[in-house]
Amino acid sequence: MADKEYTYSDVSEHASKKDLFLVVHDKVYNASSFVDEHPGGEEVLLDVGGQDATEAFEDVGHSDEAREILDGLLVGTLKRQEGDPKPKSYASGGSTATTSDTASIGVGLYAIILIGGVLAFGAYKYLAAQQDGQ
Ligand code: HEM
Repeated sequence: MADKEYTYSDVSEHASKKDLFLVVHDKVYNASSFVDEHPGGEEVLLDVGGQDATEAFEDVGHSDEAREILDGLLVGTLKRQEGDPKPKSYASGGSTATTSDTASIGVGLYAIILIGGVLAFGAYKYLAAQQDGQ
């Protein structure tokens, strides 16, 4: 039934190929029948089986057709409980995109700059030491 409520732990019990639930925007979908037909491959669906796939699904930028297929797989809604993993990549209740994607790119960028800086400093020290030795 499409109006059944599942807790996160209910959903996490359906994580095999033949019995594959996933959560997108707090709705619970049974993707078992679709795994073999997914144009993006079965691997990615199995990866998010029994979990919140919102981020993975939205990151790909699925078409309206994909969303219609998703609608057809609906089995219920997610009943959130305290201690559940937070929904990913969208503001709860909000419709606009969050900045979390840009934020994570920013953090990655800082890490690269930092590592680059450390390497450059190391190289500089090394060269300076070599010059001293001559
Ligand atoms: C039950 C949920 C899902 C449905 C119904 C679905 C449906 C589809 C459909 C119909 C397409 C064809 C392109 C389009 O119409 O947008 C597609 C492509 C794709 N999907 Fe999904 N998808 C689901 C979940 C996911 C998840 C969780 C991922 C994880 C990363 C994913 C990754 C992809 C990728 C990478 C493609 C592009 C394949 C290509 O262009 O070669 N999908 N999906």
